[in-house]
Amino acid sequence: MAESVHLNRRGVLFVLSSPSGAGKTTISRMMLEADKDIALSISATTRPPRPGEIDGVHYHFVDTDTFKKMAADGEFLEWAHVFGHRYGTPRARVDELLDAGKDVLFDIDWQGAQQLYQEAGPDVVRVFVLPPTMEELERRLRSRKTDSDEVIAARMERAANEISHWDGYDYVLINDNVEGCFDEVCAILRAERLKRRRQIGLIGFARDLIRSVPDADKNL
Ligand SMILES: Nc1nc2c(ncn2[C@@H]2O[C@H](COP(=O)(O)OP(=O)(O)O)[C@@H](O)[C@H]2O)c(=O)[nH]1
Ligand SMILES: Nc1ncnc2c1ncn2[C@@H]1O[C@H](COP(=O)(O)OP(=O)(O)O)[C@@H](O)[C@H]1O
Repeated sequence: MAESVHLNRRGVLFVLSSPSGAGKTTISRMMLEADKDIALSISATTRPPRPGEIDGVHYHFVDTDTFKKMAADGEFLEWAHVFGHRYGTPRARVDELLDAGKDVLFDIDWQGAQQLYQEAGPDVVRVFVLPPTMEELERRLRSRKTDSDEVIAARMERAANEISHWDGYDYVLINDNVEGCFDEVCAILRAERLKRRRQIGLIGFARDLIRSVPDADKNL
C-alpha cells in the first residue's frame, strides 16, 4: 500500500455570522466538539456574561477601560460596537493557533467579517446563517432564556440590518434543522481545507512527482 502523504497547508479563518438567535453559537460549539483541528477565537467583550458563559472560554469579559486600552495598544485584529457593547478579536490567540497548525473559528458580526477580510483576504471563509423565518428567530431568542424582553426587542430590531449584509459572505445557509445546517458547515470547511492555494506542500509534491518520471522534461 502506498505511504500516506501529509502536506502542510495554510490555516482557514472560518467566520460564522448571523442575526442574534439564528444559531451560530450552537453550530460553533458543535464544530469545536466534532473537529479538533479548529479552535475558537475567543473575543473580548464589555457585555456582561450570560448564565453558563465562562470567562476565558466563551469570551474574555472586560470593562470598557480595559477594552479601550487593548484597542489603543493594537491588540485587536478587528473590533466593533454591537448592541451597545464592544466586541473585539485579540490578535495574539489567532497568531498562536495558526502557528500551531490549527484553523480558527470566528463568531463575529458583519463588521468584524469585513475587517478580517481586509486583513487576511482569501485565508478568510465567510459563512452567514439565516433563520427560516423572523417569527422563528424571535422564538429562539425567547427559548434561550438569556435575555430580557428589552434586549430581545433590540436584537430583533437589529436583525434586519444584520441580514442585509448577507451578500458580503461566501456561503449563506438556512438554519432550519440544526443537524442539516451543521453538516453543510462541515462540508464547507472540508472543501475549503482542500483548496489548492491552501495546500502549500502541493507545490513541491507535484514538482517531485514530475521529476520522478524519467525524461519528464521532454514531454513538458
Ligand atoms: N466584530 C465582532 N463581533 C463580535 C465579536 N464577538 C462577538 N461578536 C458578535 O457580536 C454579536 C453579539 O454577540 P452575543 O452578545 O454573544 O450574542 P449572540 O448574537 O446571541 O451570539 C454577534 O453578532 C457576535 O457574532 C468580535 O470579536 N468582533
Ligand atoms: N435549528 C434550530 N432549531 C431550533 N432551535 C435552534 C436551532 N438552532 C439553534 N436553536 C436554539 O436557538 C437558540 C439561539 O441559538 P444560539 O446558537 O444561541 O444563536 P446565536 O448564537 O446565533 O445567537 C438556542 O436556544 C438554540 O438552542
